Amino acid sequence: MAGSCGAGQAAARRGQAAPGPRSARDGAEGQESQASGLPEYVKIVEVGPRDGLQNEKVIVPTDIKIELINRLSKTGLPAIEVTSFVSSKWVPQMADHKEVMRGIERHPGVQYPVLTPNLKGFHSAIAAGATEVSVFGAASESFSKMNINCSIEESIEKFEEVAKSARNMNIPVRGYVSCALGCPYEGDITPAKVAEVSKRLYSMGCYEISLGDTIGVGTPGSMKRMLEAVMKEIPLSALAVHCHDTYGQALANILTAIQMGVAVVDSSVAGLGGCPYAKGATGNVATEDVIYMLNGLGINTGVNLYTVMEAGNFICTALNKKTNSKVAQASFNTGTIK
Ligand SMILES: CC(C)(COP(=O)([O-])OP(=O)([O-])OC[C@H]1O[C@@H](n2cnc3c(N)ncnc32)[C@H](O)[C@@H]1OP(=O)([O-])[O-])[C@@H](O)C(=O)NCCC(=O)NCCSC(=O)C[C@@](C)(O)CC(=O)[O-]
Repeated sequence: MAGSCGAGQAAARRGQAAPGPRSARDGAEGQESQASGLPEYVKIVEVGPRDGLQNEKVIVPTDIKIELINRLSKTGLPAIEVTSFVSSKWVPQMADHKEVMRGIERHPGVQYPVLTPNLKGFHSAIAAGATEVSVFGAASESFSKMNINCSIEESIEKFEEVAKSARNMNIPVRGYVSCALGCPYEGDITPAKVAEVSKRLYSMGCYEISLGDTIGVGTPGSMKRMLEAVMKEIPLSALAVHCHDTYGQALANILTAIQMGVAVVDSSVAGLGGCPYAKGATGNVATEDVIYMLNGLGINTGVNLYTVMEAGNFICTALNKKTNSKVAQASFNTGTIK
């Protein structure tokens, strides 16, 4: 198994500031988390503006997307995935990527990654001002073909081109592996296949591998088996989990990953989202629910839960839909979180 590294070291590797000061309440819980072997700090990567809004039936107006990202930037979130530079014929919801990139206010210390499947997307993203990109592969051949119209092997070639150009420009690249716990077309995916694709992305220079339970079918058991296989190939400090909540297992799966030492979690404000090429998949785990759980474990995220709930309320009002966050539903009903 690859050696683990503490959250502080992981944060330093990613060029972030050390986790900030805590309130008295957080401090006491922090001691508890240290004692229990959990990470002291978990980095939350907010994917709502991309993974969330790409799956909305209506095209969300650009100014609403920009306002959502600007609100999220003020919450303490360290990374917000903003948009994707993919074909507007394939994903029309992300066609305004350039306008979104140009319209947002960037806060110091916040990363604003964007998805780029190939060199064309990479060059467009850089021209629009992107300073970090993500390539997105899959551990399933069928999903790869449906999602990005090429085999896993062909996708790796395209990602290598992106990684090479990015390296020359000093642009960090994150790598996704979709279908890490199951595929909408092939069913079960072996942990060995997930480990193999993850290793190839890591070897080409991706600084972090986000393991996606694209259709939310995983359980703590399958998460553990998959992570055990991937951790043999990749340092724990370079792993993230990306859980959809279709079967209501996302928080349990994330807790399992954190207990195994993973210290980066992707989530989506108000639990927005899904994947256009994974029919029936619901949104990502809600950012609000992840923060609430981590706060309860005494794990620092540096994120203000209430302001994330306000951002969630903003986008749900704009979309005229109910939040998927259980925490937001409960606290707005009872007024418990301020
Ligand atoms: C990957 C492509 C672009 C290949 O698309 P393709 O059709 O195979 O590409 P092509 O090279 O044959 O080109 C066809 C056309 O697309 C254009 N094209 C080519 N590349 C680009 C680009 N980058 N941006 C804009 N346009 C592009 C290209 O210029 C050409 O335009 P035309 O001559 O027909 O007018 C296409 O399949 C695509 O856009 N797929 C959508 C992928 C996507 O966004 N999926 C959802 C995100 S993944 C996800 O949600 C999972 C994740 C990450 O969240 C993790 C998880 O939950 O598991």
